[in-house]
Amino acid sequence: MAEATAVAHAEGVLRTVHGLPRVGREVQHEAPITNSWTRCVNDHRLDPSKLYAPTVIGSLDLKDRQTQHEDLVQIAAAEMDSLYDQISGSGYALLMTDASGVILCERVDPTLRKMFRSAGLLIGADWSENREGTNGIGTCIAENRPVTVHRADHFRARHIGLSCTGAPIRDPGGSLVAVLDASSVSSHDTRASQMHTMALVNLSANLIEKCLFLRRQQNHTILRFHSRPELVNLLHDGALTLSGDGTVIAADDTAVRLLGASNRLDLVGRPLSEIFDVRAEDLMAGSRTHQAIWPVRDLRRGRRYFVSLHEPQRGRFLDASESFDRSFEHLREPQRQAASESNLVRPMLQSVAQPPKNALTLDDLAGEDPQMLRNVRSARRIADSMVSVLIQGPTGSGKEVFARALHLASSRAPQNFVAVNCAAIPETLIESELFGYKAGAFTGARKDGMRGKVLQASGGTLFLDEIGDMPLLLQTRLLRVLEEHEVVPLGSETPIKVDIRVICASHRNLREMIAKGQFREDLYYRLNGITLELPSLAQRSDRDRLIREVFSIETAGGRPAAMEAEAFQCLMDYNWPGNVRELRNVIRTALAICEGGVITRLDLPRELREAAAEAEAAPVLAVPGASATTAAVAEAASSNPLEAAEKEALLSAIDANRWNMSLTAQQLGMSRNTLYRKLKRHRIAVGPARRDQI
Ligand SMILES: Nc1ncnc2c1ncn2[C@@H]1O[C@H](COP(=O)(O)OP(=O)(O)OP(=O)(O)O)[C@@H](O)[C@H]1O
Repeated sequence: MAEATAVAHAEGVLRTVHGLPRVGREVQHEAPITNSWTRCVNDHRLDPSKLYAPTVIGSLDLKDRQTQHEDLVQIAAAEMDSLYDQISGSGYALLMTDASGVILCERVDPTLRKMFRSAGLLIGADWSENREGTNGIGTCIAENRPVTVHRADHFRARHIGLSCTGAPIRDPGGSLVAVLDASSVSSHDTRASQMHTMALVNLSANLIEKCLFLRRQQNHTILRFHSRPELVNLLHDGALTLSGDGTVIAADDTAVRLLGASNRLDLVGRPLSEIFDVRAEDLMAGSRTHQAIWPVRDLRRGRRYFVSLHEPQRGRFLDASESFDRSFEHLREPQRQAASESNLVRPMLQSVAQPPKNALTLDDLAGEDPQMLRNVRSARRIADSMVSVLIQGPTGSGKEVFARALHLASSRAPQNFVAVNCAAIPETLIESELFGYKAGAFTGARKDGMRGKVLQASGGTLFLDEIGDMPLLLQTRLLRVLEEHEVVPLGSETPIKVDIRVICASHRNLREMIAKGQFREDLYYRLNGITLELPSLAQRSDRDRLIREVFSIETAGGRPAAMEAEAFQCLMDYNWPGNVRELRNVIRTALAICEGGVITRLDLPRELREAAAEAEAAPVLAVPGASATTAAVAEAASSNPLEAAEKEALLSAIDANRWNMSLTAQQLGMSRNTLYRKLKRHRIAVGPARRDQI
């Protein structure tokens, strides 16, 4: 670096710290940076122009620190590898430090290692703010939050070629224990372009933090929750640790955020029954019989969540005499979870949604509900046009499934169906995910650039789920793409022609959002050429049929299974806040825990059992191969003879038609609804025994 540049930088730093006016084209730095400069001068007594050598701790001290953080280093390894894979080739190194800023482990391109070493970024180096001045690691620790320190933001003139982004990793008590940092020694991007790096580093730090929480709390009962049942037990759920009497003893950051608490102390020390409308002992008793996901409400805001309870894993603890290899075994569970869940998260950000093998068609979805029949008719009419479609409906009601079926019904079916969940991608990543970027567009970018979802969907269909969560600025960009049929990737000036059919979905009221200035009116009109309203599961008049269909899907290819009438009634009576998604989860869990392939009422979550508590309980099993007639005629004998005769007629017709309810209804000259009413009155099981019997 030229000496003149170093001197000018140091003078600029000192002028800012002492409140003197800026000179020439000197840049105004943001508050976290100038606050840090002030600390460096006033508290740490550092001189920005002085050329200190990097401070590297001794090897024994380093070994001690690495041993002290052994679990953290092992847990972080999988996530660091995964993040490094994404950013490799972009000139970045990944570093993890302890809470005092000493680098414990790294992922560096071997060809760049020398450059990083000479910049002082090596294992054992101390990057605390009081040693190295303002930097991505030390300032992240001092501010206790994620920071980017880009080039001339650094305090020392020696570091102004660096660009560093650090994010804190906290222990279950909320104390900062480590910093994950991505640093480049030769970044020529703008500071704004570091937002992408920040989003990636933050995401990885959060994943490591969750694994650390689960690992360090595994000898306690852990409650995991999320508003979407399919996200419970994944790394993005909230976690609370409970003592034996149901008091919260630890909470992770996600739990604090999801529950709208001000901080961890807002939750810690409170009985669970003050947070959710459920008592810990009821959950504990339930989870002992089977592992399930329970619907609850939080008491403060009345929001719906799904929770699962995990008992302490005492048996998995090791004593000190066991070897290192065994102790690695001991960490395997969170590690495996980290790896598999990273893989769950990342494809959501990266991959084109491939058509699933047994994707449902519009015919499959039509069912017998008048609203669904109308939706399917409209969808068929516009399948091959360019009319944009807005699908509204409550969460889990099948919006994405419907969008995919619409794509399959169109001439675009052989091309890609690309799904983007705008609510699941950090705001800062949506832009690059959608519009792509040119090679080297910004730091952390893949070296060969990225095509972006819009381009991936060209020729096919782009499904934008939760469109209401798209930031206003990007709504403007999306509108431009739709109007001009071309996209300009980040970092590029050349527009690329695209041919996309857009289907959007939202469970939010977009009209209300427009009124509040949260959604662009012009985009709304561009997107809702036609609006299809999907009914909630509770509203569907063909709920019984849908339940059987989901049951068939879940048992397809597996061993024969059946469901008691009483259990089926519970499914019919419940109000299904999570809609078809919740139904699938309940049936899947019940199939996994039921005995002998028959789902009973006891295999269902408490809330469902309660919904049907008043229904009479006299199960008749629909066991494959067993004759329905023999199963229930004896029972009918004690009742009124006319009733008994009707029941017998029904049962023999069902047997004759091999449990095909449509054929049975046809043969008896009644509608399916009447048939089901009669079956219910006679307490005859209607659960499908085998796929071919429905
Ligand atoms: N008609 C159906 N038959 C069988 N399974 C279905 C049906 N509709 C939806 N599902 C299943 O329910 C789950 C939720 O569906 P989907 O993701 O389409 O809902 P969504 O309304 O888009 O949800 P969200 O609002 O949360 O994005 C998926 O597992 C899907 O396979």
